[in-house]
Amino acid sequence: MAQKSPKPLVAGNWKMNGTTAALKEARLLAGMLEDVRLRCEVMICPPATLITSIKSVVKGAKIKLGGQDCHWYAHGAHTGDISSEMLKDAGCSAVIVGHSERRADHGETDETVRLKAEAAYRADLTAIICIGETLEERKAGRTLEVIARQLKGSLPMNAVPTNTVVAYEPVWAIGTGLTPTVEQVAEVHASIRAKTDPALRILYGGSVKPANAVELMSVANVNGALVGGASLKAADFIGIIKAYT
Ligand SMILES: O=C(CO)COP(=O)(O)O
Repeated sequence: MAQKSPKPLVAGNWKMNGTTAALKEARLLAGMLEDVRLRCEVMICPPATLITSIKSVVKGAKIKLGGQDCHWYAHGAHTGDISSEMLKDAGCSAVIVGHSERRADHGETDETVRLKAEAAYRADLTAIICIGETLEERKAGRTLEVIARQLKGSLPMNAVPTNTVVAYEPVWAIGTGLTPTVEQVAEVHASIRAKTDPALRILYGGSVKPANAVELMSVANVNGALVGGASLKAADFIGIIKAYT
């Protein structure tokens, strides 16, 4: 029997953007979602300072909340860090781990990303695990090798829990307006699918916009999007979500 494909997820990663003024975008999005028949889950991953206020603003709307990072310990002397338990307590159902910006700026390795994913499961959160090659790696023809190495190192060593999402984000496509061709996306997603459970969602991220969402989301084994810049304005984000209506 053919395997049913997992329900898509469109998640907005606000990164380090948004003060209380941005609550109006969450409110607007909640209103817009009332008028669409959704075939995907919708999530906002705001800065931690906004999680609880967005939670109350979108009350009743089908918008999930996610964190952008977590520590692997539950609590302790780790100034500036947030644990998965704290994100859960604030109302999150997921957390992004291993985003390339954190791998580059905070020295995260596959090993620390895996520890963070395990911390997410410990708190009953979905772990959205990011992987992706740099431009140099793509140009050197090493994309699939890099993806395989990151997958092996960043996902849990034994059984991978079903509340795992893999996000393929080519580093060179993030915030640049550049996207891989549909053939390139298909090739990488097929390689990830071959190494993961068919029930796991594999998101594409990197310069997803309303104008390219339908094309990218139609690629085989693409089960949603992780959206940066275009998730900040409800009018843009809904244009991407509507790829699934
Ligand atoms: O990094 C991303 C999402 O995590 C993608 O960012 P952009 O959509 O701004 O390219």
